[in-house]
Amino acid sequence: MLVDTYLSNTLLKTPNDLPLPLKKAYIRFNTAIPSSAPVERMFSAGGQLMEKRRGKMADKTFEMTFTVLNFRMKFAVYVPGNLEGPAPVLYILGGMSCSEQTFIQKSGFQRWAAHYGIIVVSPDVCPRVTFGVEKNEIEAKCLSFYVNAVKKPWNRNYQMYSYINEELPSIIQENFNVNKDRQSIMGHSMGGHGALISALKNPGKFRSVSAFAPACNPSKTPDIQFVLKCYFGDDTKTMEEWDATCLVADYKGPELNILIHQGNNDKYKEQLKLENFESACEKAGIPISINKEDGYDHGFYFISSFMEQHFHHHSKFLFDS
Ligand SMILES: N[C@@H](CCC(=O)N[C@@H](CS)C(=O)NCC(=O)O)C(=O)O
Repeated sequence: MLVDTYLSNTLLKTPNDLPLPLKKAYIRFNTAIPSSAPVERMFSAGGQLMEKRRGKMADKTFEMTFTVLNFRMKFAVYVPGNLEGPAPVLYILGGMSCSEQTFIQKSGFQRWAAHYGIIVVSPDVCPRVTFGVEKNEIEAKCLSFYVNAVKKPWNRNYQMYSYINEELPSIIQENFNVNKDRQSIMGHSMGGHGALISALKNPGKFRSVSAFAPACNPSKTPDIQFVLKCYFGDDTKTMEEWDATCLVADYKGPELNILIHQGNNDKYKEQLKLENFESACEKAGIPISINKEDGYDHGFYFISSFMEQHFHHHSKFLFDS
């Protein structure tokens, strides 16, 4: 199936340079996203100024109905200019109260994606369904946690795990010039959890995984348990099948190549439970690079400060032969 609606592009003035199926779906263009300005000079991972020019960049936003979600979803795709042949792809998953635009607008990843030649896909963080439950926190904060819900009413649309790992990649592979054997995943907070469970539940599917301040152990986090109870009922065993720290013990597969950064001033530190994930990995003999950074909080200044390291990490595995 081809993408059916093309929403916006930061640099295009007309839809004429779109492939035909996307041209038909063109709605409007948007020039208001400052982080997407063309970069003509950039710094290499080692800090050296590079003169190499990758051409113009563009973030494009699409919208279409996804079968597994029974819902119309937006997702943004960033394609660096001057790519030679099919490019590796990095999926980036946002946190609570975010959207497909948050990473695109706030993280500054474009510079590094252009530098390395990586296509980036930034999906929305949950289906924007309203069940009409007043003050429902899941809907209000988009608390999908990137799992597949089994309980009603959530199970009809909240199938984010299948969306991220199956249906969205197949749409990306059909519509963009990506190398499907070279994909990695990254996430922030709730999205960090999504990235970790996606890698842990799909051995070998992602060449590397990285996270900024990931939620690591939601089934043991009182503030998150209420969400999991909505999705899975009171069944602890099912909850644990969707919990990154619990999944570590049974992981069998190739190296996961995990990189994590967390700010020491993160106000959600207690809920993120990085230490539980760290000790589970140690117990299971899974190598992991964890970096706790003084003076950083949970926000996008923290993320943009370490984005270079994350792209450097992914590029090592995405371009490995
Ligand atoms: N007050 C908001 C804060 C949510 C929040 O901090 N979200 C993080 C992800 S967990 C984020 O990145 N928000 C977007 C931003 O900071 O620009 C809420 O509780 O919903």
